[in-house]
Amino acid sequence: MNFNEIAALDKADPLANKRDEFDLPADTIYLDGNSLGALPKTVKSRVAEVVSQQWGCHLIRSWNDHQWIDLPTRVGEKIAPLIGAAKGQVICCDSISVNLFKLLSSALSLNSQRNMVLSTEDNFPTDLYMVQGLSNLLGPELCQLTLVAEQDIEQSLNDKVAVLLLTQVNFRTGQLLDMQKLTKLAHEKGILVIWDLAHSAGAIDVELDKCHADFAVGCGYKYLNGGPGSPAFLYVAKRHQANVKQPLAGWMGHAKPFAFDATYQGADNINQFLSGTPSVIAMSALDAALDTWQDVDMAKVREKSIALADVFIKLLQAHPSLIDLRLCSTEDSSQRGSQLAFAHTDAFAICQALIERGVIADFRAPNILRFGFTPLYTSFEDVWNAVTILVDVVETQLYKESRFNLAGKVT
Ligand SMILES: Cc1ncc(COP(=O)(O)O)c(C=O)c1O
Ligand SMILES: Nc1c(O)cccc1C(=O)C[C@H](N)C(=O)O
Repeated sequence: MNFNEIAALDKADPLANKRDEFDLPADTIYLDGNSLGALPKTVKSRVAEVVSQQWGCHLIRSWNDHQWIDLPTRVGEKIAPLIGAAKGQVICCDSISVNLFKLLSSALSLNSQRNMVLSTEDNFPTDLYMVQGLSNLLGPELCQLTLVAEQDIEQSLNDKVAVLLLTQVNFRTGQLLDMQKLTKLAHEKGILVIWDLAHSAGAIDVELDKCHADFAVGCGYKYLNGGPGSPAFLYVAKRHQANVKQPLAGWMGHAKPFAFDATYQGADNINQFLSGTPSVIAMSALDAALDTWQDVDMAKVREKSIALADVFIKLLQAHPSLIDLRLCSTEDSSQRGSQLAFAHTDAFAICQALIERGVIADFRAPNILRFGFTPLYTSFEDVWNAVTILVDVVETQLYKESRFNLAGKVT
């Protein structure tokens, strides 16, 4: 591929103008939006307004005047269309970890004849830790974690499994699991499914309702660009809402929070999954970030995400000097999320050298160099320039300089 072809791809890109809606440093090629999304310009003004006007001037009146009290529902409803969910099923609150606790417990109680939670050994650790914590609390007779390799999920579905807990896009390899097929197979065996959409929401065209998903969680700080520590969201299919009781019963999930009743009575809708007071400033930032998505077609996002990664692979494979970077993600774009993983013995040092040269990627232990592709603000020219710099870092052996070998840094 030559540069003219790259320029033509940018020219034909229907999402190209979205980049202007983000604040990105001029000297940076940001390929880490799969970990922390970039800053939408609208977030800056919204946060300033929330702090100085809503909080500073209107003080406590803002719970009503600026509808702070409805933020979790409003933000949930803005996320819903991005993940294929009809109204009344998504709410914004807490972190993925905390929301998983609520949903794991809910799903186990719906399927109380069984005790096994089946997940994958390469799942993001917090998902597994939440099951382990719940198992310690409830005892193994009520909750027991079983781990299998991703390729063994199907054959491990049996009548002992109560809940299948899967992350749709693997955080290391980018492997995309087939939500439609696995949900169907699980249901045929009487298993409920919880999907972790951390690496899918805003990256691929998720279809929760179409796949008859039961439960899902996801975060606001990656592809949705809500900022560091942005609140997460959860999805509970309408058909389950009347039959579940989540364990972190808090006053915000009460049917009438301001009745201040001593007895808990959960709301009869998705609001029952709230626990405490929403983090208004952070949730307002996510609310503003979601406005960027309002005119975006997820099918176009997916198309561009695939094209960006495919171009990256093609350019990289054209350089014999990069032969030691072994692609660990599948080359089959239909089975991949929006990121690529490469294994290399010096992955950490290469990542550090790239960052010094303005290409922000990340390292995941033990030896993975990860590149994320965020179609709203990444151009094909970015991909071209990133590969050019990568080639230079490897060919000049810049990464071998001792300053790049500082183990233990968060990347
Ligand atoms: C698949 C997955 N689940 C969960 C998390 C983190 O969850 P939390 O919002 O609790 O930090 C991550 C990464 O941040 C992740 O990649
Ligand atoms: N979520 C993170 C955080 O709060 C701080 C630092 C890094 C992260 C992460 O991106 C972890 C992430 N889920 C991953 O895919 O590696």
